[in-house]
Parts: sequence; structure tokens; C-alpha cells
Amino acid sequence: MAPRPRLNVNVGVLGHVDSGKTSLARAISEHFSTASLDRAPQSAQRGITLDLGFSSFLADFPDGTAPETLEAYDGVQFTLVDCPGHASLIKTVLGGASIIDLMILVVDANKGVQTQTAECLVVGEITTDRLVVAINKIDAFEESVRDEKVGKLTAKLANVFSKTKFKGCAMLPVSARPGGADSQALNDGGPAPIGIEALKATLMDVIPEVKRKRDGGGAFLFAVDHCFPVKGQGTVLTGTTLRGGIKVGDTIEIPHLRLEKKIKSMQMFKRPVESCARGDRLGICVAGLDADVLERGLVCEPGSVPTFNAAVVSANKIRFFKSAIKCGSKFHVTIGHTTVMATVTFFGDAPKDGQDAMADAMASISLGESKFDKSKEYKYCAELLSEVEAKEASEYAGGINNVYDAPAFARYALLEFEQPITVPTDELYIASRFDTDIHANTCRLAFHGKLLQHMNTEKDPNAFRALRVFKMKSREGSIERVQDARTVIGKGMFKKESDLTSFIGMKVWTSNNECGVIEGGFGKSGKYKVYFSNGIKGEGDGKLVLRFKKYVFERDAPKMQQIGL
Ligand SMILES: Nc1nc2c(ncn2[C@@H]2O[C@H](COP(=O)(O)OP(=O)(O)OP(=O)(O)O)[C@@H](O)[C@H]2O)c(=O)[nH]1
Repeated sequence: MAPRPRLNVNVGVLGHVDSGKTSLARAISEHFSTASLDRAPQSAQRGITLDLGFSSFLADFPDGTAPETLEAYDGVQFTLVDCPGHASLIKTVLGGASIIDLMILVVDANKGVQTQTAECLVVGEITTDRLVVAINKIDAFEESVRDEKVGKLTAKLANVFSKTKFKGCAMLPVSARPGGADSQALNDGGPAPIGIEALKATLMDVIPEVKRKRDGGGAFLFAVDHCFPVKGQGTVLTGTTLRGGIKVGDTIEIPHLRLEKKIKSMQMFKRPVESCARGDRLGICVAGLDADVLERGLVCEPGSVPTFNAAVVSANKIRFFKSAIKCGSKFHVTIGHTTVMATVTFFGDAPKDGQDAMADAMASISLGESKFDKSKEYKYCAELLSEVEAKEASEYAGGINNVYDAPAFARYALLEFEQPITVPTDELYIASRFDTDIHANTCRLAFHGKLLQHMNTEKDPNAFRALRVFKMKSREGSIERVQDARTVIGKGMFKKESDLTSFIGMKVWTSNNECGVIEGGFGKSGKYKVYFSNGIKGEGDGKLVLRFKKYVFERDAPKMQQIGL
């Protein structure tokens, strides 16, 4: 009989430099190993170090307390992903974003919220629904005042978090390493960590949620965090299954190398397995692969990960980012394990047909946060988001966007990458500014979102034709005379030499809000005929307004330069 699988829960451990992330990850694992010393047969399975930055512990259900729903599993394993410095933090966390089930945000009790605490919080908001705050180093407070000091800090932090989607999240005081580096390690008889059991009990709350999340299909996708040769066997790729599953004998692809390999064997927690599922930590063994060619990266079902150099994305500003974000500027865009420079063009939702709807749409777009350069990007609208997976776009805007307390902030962007990238098409991304001119103590994460549509202009020079991003334009003229009950002759909108052909069929409004259609030119002086199918009741003040769309990517779509409403 095949061994039962083990449910794996992935926990990102994030926080400001020196807040004690590694000490905490170690304390949780060490504490467990120490506690399990008298249960020798299992101890080998506990506190296994899976890879640099990855450690783990087995959930401990005292006899009879394991939920029935977990019967199909051979226990629950928590994998702690200790995220180090800032740059790698984003890569590590985004690389595994879809598998991080919850995040422990470590806050130094003596320092409170620091710059990177805020950055980590942003990463958490983007990538996970569950957050537990570990207020570390509480040993630094005298025992007589500890409760009072921790209480005050907790209240302060609760206020900070109340503005995020983690409002009301658990906050637990801990000391991962009482006395700090100067004290003896626990193994050497040093003081025991404080608050670890309570923290672990809180982590256990997430188990039912994780179980539900694991039932996901899709093409196999695997985030490799380590690659090494094993003598006589082949090359082993260790990592986390982001989605889908595979079996021994299946073929996998390393997409950025376009290299396909057959799976010889697989291991989970040091035991051979025949298949795997979403969320599993796994070692995949293949033959004939040079371990040096792949350090971190993706493995997928052959052909399921495309290469492209431009993408339409949803875009949400990160509220801690203080510099201007402008159309045409460049950002570092991190998608999975890939970071590449991209030029960005922002645009908003397309207005609905009709004048008022258009005014509404423009107004809601301009309600966004003030640091965007309003003179430019607010004028851009996209009409084909329905063709650009609008469903996903709206779901996404509805979910993530609310995090930022700016419901009207939903917008989209075109990212033009400096090099082609090979990443899954439904990934999250974060755009950041790592330039030196931005001082390191400000948030460098500028905006984020999800890939909606990808394009490869190297392969298809007309790729932007599908992307109908436009600016709203208007022209004003006046009624020269009413020709009959349904037709007026207008003037003052076009020059004598203008070619009116592209304006034929476009809608024109009177100041009474009656709508007619340009039928064609009239005479040779730039005059035109406007036909009102319902008849024209009155001239109003005699003004005629033409509103039309002018396409932003006209260089690629000359025929779509402008279209009337
Ligand atoms: N007093 C005290 N010191 C602690 C505690 N936890 C960690 N430290 C000390 O804080 C320092 C930083 O701890 P680390 O665990 O390396 O912190 P980190 O957040 O992983 O650091 P980076 O990975 O470099 O960002 C070390 O000197 C630890 O010994 C604690 O509970 N109390």
C-alpha cells in the first residue's frame, strides 16, 4: 500500500533585519527536537533542515486530538521559510507566494515597526491571507514591567494592523533566544525560549484552511530552491509544488532552459513517493542534468510556461511608497524568481458607452492616490479588458485592492520588459525601485498586481494590436444650421484640409445631450453633416461635442488610431 501523504503547511518568517527571524525559526524547530528527545524514533523526522532557510517541525497532536479530517494524512508538517535580507526576501517570498499559507511577522519588541517591517507587511498583504505577529525579544524587559510594556506595544501594533487586511490578527509575545547571542544556546544548557508553545498552537489554527487549499488542479509547477548531484542517481531538485501534481516517469521541463527531463524518482521527507500534490515539499531526481545550470527557478509541465517580453497587469499602488510613479518610467519587476527592468504605462478601466458613463469612469480613475502623475496616466483607458481576462481582473481588484483602502484605485498597466522572461502567466508581481537615489529607509516596493495577458513582440510585432489602450479626446464645434428635422450642418471642429473619413460614424452630442452621428463632410471648408436618428428637438446653445478614443499604441495599430464612442 502506498504510504499516506503528509500535509505540509508553509510558513513564511519575515521581519526587519535582526528582529530574530532565524532565531525564532530555530527555536520553533529546536524546541520541538528537545521536546522530542524522549521519543527517539520520531525525533529524526522532527526539526529536519530541508534546505538553507527551510526548517520544519511536525505538528504534535496529543493522543486523540487530531481532527478526523486529517485521517487521510500521515501527520502535519510545518515548513518554516526563513526569509533573509531584503532583495532575496522579495524573490524568496514571491517565488513561493502561492504556497505560503501563513506568515509570521517578527517584530523586535524594543524597536516596534521598522522600515522593513512595513515592507514585509506589504509582501504579506500581497501574498497571504493569514498573519501572526511574533513580538520577539521580550526578555529585554524586566519581568516586573514586562506585561505592561508588551501590552502597550501590542495595542500600538494592533492600531497599525487595523489599517491592513490583517486587522485583529494574533500577536504573541516571544523570546526566541533569551539573552541574545551572549547567552548559551538551548542545546548547551542556555535559557529556554519564551512563548513558543503558544505561537505553535496559533499556527495550528491554519490547518483546516490549508487542507482545503490543497485540492487545486492545474498544470504542474514547482519552485526549485536547491539543485545538487547524487552519485549514482542523477540530479536532485528540491522545492515546493506550487500547483498540479506529477508522477514518477512523467516528463518535466526547466522552462527557462527549454530542457525536458524524465523523473526517475521522488522523495518527500526522505521517503520515496510515486506522486505529489500542491503544497508538497519534494525532491525530484532526474538523470543527465548538470546541477550547475539551475540554482533557483521553476520546473513545469512541458510547454506550460511561456516566454514573453510584455504583459498587461493589474496595478495597485503600495501605500508606503513615497516617490512619484509615472507612465514611461522604469521599475524592477519581480515575478517568481525573476527580476527584470520594465517600462510601465498605466491605464484605467474603459468608460461605458455614453457621455455620462464616460465622465463617471474618468472621475473614478482620478480618485486614486495623489502621487501618480494625473496629467498623464489618468487619461489612459483600456476597453478590451474583457478580452484580457476581465473576470480575473475584477476579482483581483475586488480582493486585493481593498487592502489598500482605496477602492477606486483599480488600474492596469502595460509592462514592457528589457529582456524576455519565462514565467507562468497568472503570477503575482511586485514592482520596486532598488536604485541608490532612494534612501534605504523608505519603502522601495511601489506597486503590485497580477499578470493578466502576456505578449511577445519579438515573435509577433503586432502583439499590441490586441491591447486597445486609449486616451479620451474631445473636439468642439457648433451648429451652423439645421438642414432638416434629423440633420444639422456643423462647423468649427475640423480644419479645411482635414480628412474626415476616420470620423464618419462617430457620435456627437449637443448641449441638450442629444446624440447624433457624423455622416460625412459638407463642402470643402471642414464642415460636416450630423444625423440625429431620433430627430433634433432643439439646438441648445448651438455647441456640438465630439468625443473619441485615441489609441496609445498607435505605432503598432495604425488602423485603430481613433474610434468614436
Ligand atoms: N535578547 C534577545 N536577543 C535575541 C532574541 N532573539 C534573537 N536575538 C538576537 O538578535 C540578533 C539577531 O537574531 P537573528 O535571529 O539572526 O535575526 P534575523 O532577523 O534572522 O536576522 P537577519 O536574517 O540578519 O535579518 C542575534 O544576536 C540574536 O541572538 C531574543 O529573544 N532576545
